[in-house]
Amino acid sequence: MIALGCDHGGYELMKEVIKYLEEHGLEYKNYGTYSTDSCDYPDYAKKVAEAILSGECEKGILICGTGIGITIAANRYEGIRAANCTNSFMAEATREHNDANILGMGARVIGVGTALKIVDTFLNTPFSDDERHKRRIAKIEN
Ligand SMILES: O=C[C@H](O)[C@H](O)[C@H](O)COP(=O)(O)O
Repeated sequence: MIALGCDHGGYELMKEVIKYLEEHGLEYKNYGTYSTDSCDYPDYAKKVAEAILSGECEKGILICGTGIGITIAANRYEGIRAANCTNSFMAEATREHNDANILGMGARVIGVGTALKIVDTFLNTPFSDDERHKRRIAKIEN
């Protein structure tokens, strides 16, 4: 189950992400926002972070204008590793090395095609499980 959250800046791109998830038969829970009316990205970062930490969802996708604010906000929650990605290499590396559980993207930074490639990579790349990465993540968590 994938938790989705965005602010007004990310709303249009999130609609494309939802289309992608539905076309690929992937389950999601959409925590909003549900329009382009101005809102505050920390509210949606909180909902998605809590959905993951409660075990309700396994991964999350957060979108705002830059991907920065909503990722900063999500990373304030212990156990969340949110990564703002602008290309597929970053998405692959953050899954393999950081075991990121939230993908952040900026709708004012990347186009739809790039965003969907990033989503695809993020969702399909496993954590490498290598000892060095586990050790580093443990240091973050501690
Ligand atoms: O990091 C913050 C995000 O990019 C927000 O989407 C952005 O700050 C919203 O800006 P505005 O309220 O001017 O649309």
